[in-house]
Amino acid sequence: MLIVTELEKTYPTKKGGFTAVRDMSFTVQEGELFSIVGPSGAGKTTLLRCIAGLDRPTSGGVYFQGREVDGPPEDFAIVFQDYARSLLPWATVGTNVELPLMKKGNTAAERNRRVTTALAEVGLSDAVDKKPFQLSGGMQQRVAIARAIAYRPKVLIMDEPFASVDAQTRADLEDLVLRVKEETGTTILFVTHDVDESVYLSNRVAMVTRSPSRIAEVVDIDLPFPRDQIATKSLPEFARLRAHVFGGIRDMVHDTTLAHA
Ligand SMILES: Nc1ncnc2c1ncn2[C@@H]1O[C@H](COP(=O)(O)OP(=O)(O)OP(=O)(O)O)[C@@H](O)[C@H]1O
Repeated sequence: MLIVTELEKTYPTKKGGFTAVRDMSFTVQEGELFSIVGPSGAGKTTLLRCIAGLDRPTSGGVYFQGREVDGPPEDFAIVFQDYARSLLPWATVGTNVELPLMKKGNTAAERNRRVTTALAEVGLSDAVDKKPFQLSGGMQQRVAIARAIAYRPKVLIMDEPFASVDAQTRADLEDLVLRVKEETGTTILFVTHDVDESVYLSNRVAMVTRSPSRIAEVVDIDLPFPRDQIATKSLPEFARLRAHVFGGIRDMVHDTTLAHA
């Protein structure tokens, strides 16, 4: 579905360039939730921007359904961590969710139905006529998530999407992501700092090293579906996987040879 091959991204700097991502290769299967976890500044956002066609890799490539990604594909939707910049400030919540659907050629009735359903899914039915500035940060992020869900992309890319919401909302939104994946077969690429979240949501978790980042290990998460916030997290296998991923990240943070290898 999505293939990343030997991707490298070097930003130009006065000192001759800074390599944020080096030799990154992995494949995301159709319908899976693939997480990327790694230390802060590891280059995860850089990687996602290249995958989403928002930035060009310095070398290597990204292929979606066999074609090289050289601009933002119509079948992708992205939820960034930075919700403040992702919504149109002059448009109502309803219009923010509806606008991408217009480009897809959906009828007004279909658009209306999708907007209503998506806002209900994120618990924001009452906010449809509000402007983003009238909402809290967490609520704005839920609007961005509703917009992505309503669009029904083939690939949903999420960069730390729940960093700014409270714990209960976060758990509810994690379960919403799992439900969307289950019901629509959407392929999801998910970046997070949160090890528990990555294990709870994923089919596979990729651990990335510090910049210049590369994949240290990809872990299969063979926990049964449907997942449940309490039952799944009580399983001994959950604890084992969590400890394994957590240990891997901790070692990377403390291993300076890895960071500069
Ligand atoms: N435009 C740029 N020019 C130069 N360096 C950059 C640029 N963008 C990012 N970097 C550097 O690349 C590295 C990776 O940044 P990136 O934002 O991709 O990391 P990240 O893993 O997403 O971080 P975090 O988890 O803290 O959000 C950082 O050291 C950052 O300073």
